[in-house]
Amino acid sequence: MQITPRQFPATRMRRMRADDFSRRLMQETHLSVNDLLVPLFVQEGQQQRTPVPSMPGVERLSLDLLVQEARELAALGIPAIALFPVVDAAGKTDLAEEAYNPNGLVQRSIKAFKDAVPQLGIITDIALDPYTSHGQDGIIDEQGYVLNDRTVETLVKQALSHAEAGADVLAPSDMMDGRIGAIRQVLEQEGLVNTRILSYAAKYASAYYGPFRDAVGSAANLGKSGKQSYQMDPANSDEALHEVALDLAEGADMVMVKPGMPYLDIVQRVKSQFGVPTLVYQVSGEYAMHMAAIEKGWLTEAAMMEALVCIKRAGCDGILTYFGKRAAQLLNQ
Ligand SMILES: NCc1[nH]cc(CCC(=O)O)c1CC(=O)O
Ligand SMILES: [Mg+2]
Repeated sequence: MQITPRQFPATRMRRMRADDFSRRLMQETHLSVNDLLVPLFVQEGQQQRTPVPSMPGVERLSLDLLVQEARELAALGIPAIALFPVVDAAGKTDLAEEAYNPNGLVQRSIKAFKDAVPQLGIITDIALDPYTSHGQDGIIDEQGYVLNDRTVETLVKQALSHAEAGADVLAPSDMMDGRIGAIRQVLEQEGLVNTRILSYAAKYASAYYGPFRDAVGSAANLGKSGKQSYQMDPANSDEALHEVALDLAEGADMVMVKPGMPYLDIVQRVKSQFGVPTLVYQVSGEYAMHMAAIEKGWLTEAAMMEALVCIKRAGCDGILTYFGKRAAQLLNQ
C-alpha cells in the first residue's frame, strides 16, 4: 500500500484520542482552582440568607455568614472573591454618597474579610449603581444622561475608601472614560502603590446582566432605561481593543472582558494583542441559563465545566464565575 506522509492512514487523529493517558498528554488547556474567582453578594444584618430566585444556588448573605463562606472558598484554593453590596433604599441617593462611607457595608466587609481570611484576595466593585436612586452607574443630569467627569470624582472617593479599608484589587465596572487614570493617581498620591486595578475595560451593554440586577436590587430602580451611553455595543470588537489600550495606558494591572461565553472572540483578541492579565466575567445570565437547564435535567454540570474550560481556552487568565465554588469542588475531587 502506498502511504502518503502526513495523510490518512499515516495520520489518524483518533490514535491519540484512543486512551485516557494520551488524551491527557495532549490536553492543551488546564482549568484549575487558581483560575476561579467568585462573586459574592453581601447584605446588612446577622444570620441573614436571601436566595436570588433567578440564580439558583446563589444567596445574598449577611457579613457574619459571608465570612464563613469566604473561609470555605479559601480552603478550596480559590485565589480571590469579588464583593457586591445589596444596599437598602435608605442608602440610595442621587449623588451616591453612601459609596464612599468609610463605615459602609463594603468597607466593613473588606476589613472583616482581611481579618478572618487574609490570604484571600479581595476584589471590590467600583461603580455607583448599588448606591444611586435611579440604578445607573453614575450621576445623572436632568435628562438622565450619566455625567462622565462628575461620576469619576465620586468613583475616586469610592476607590480610595475601599483601598484604605484594605481592598487588594479595585475593579471599576462602570465604563466612565478616564477613571482608571484618576484612581491610579490618587492611589499613588496616598502611597497605596500595590493596590491593583482590574479594569472592566471591555464591558458590553448586555441583556445577560438581568439576574445580577435582581440580586443587588437595582433592576426596579433602573426601570426601562439602559446603559448604552457608557457600556459597549455587543456588535463591536475593534472598540474593545481601543478601550483596553486606554485603560492600560492609564494604569490598569488587569483587564476584564464581560460577559463571557458570547464574547470569547473579544477575549482572544485582547489577550493576543496586549498579552496582559486578562479576566473574563461569566455573568449572572450565563449562570442562570445553565442552572435553569441543569434544574430541568436538560443539561448536566458537565456543560458548566465545559463552558469554563472554553472560556480559559480563549486565552484568559481567570474567570469570575458564580459556579466557582462548585467547580473548585469538582476540580479538587
Ligand atoms: N456596575 C454594575 C455591574 N457590576 C457587575 C454587573 C453584572 C454582573 C453579572 O451580571 O453577573 C453589573 C451590572 C450592570 O452593569 O448593570
Ligand atoms: Mg474605557
